[in-house]
Amino acid sequence: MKLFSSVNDVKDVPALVAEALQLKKDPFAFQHLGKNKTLSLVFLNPSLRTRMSTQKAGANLGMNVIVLNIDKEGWALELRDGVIMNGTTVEHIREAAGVMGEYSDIIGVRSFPGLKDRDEDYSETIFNKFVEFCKVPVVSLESATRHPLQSLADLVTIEELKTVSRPKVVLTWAPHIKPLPQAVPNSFAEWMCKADVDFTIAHPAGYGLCADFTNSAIITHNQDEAIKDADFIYVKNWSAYEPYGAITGGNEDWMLNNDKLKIAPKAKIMHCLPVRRDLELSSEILDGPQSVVIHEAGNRVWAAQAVLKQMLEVL
Ligand SMILES: NCCC[C@H](NC(=O)CCC(=O)O)C(=O)O
Ligand SMILES: NC(=O)OP(=O)(O)O
Repeated sequence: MKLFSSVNDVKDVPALVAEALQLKKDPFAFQHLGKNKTLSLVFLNPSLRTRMSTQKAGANLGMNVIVLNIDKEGWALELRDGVIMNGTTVEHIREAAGVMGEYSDIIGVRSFPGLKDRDEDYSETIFNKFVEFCKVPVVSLESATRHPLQSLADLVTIEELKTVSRPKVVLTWAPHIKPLPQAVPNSFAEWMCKADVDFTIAHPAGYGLCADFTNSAIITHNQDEAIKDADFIYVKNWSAYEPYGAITGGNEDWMLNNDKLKIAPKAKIMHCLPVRRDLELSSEILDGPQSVVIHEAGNRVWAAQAVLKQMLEVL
């Protein structure tokens, strides 16, 4: 694999999931692959899980890992072409990414959307510029429209914890106080549409995701109907796709609690984290027996390691 930006970059999804689960059993079996190879993780936005799990995945494969929080520690980056740089930006992405490529065998990039200009976000301008200018294999650490390492870890978690061969998986919108990206739900939907699951998305009116990511999903505005007898419930807030980045109040009753879960007694509750307690998801669920959010975050290591291994194999 030379690029990991979406599920479409994966030749064989079940094989990648199986590889992640195998690495979980034997984490250090491929240390020779990463010997004398450098992984650079570049963050334009905050991170806990992606940073630590991908760093650990690289180390498990014997790689040297460099982390650069470029938003805080780097020179202010210019992303636009054709501008005279007489303002606050100091270094153009063309030089910055090109230089990082000189120091790295694989680069990971995190770049959130601005949530102002939909065309710009959905054309993945920043992520694609890194890919173009660094000239080495690139892994998305969450871009404007997708979070594929998260979705792979989610699929690994479902595969590991399912008790029926084709589980019912529900993505449900949750309340929040500020506009959040669509990257996590887009990506989760895109991966679930390719998996052997029965997949439903529930959200209030006005929060429909871009249809490119949700093609075979059942979509409803009725949360109760959606979660009934679910095997997995994936909780996530996102802002509107149309009008882009908008949020509307009045949907606070979409937060799951134990009372709502009475109709889904077997459901395992997932969330990519970070989660705002008692705003997006109730503490009683997070602290209760149905939550698998910590286990899910643990699987981020094996997802990242499976992807890095496939990249190292073709370096
Ligand atoms: N990487 C996981 C999710 C990142 C981001 N969440 C956030 O920005 C949460 C911010 C807050 O709760 O203030 C998102 O939803 O895409
Ligand atoms: N889920 C996730 O990507 O977490 P971080 O933003 O902390 O990396």
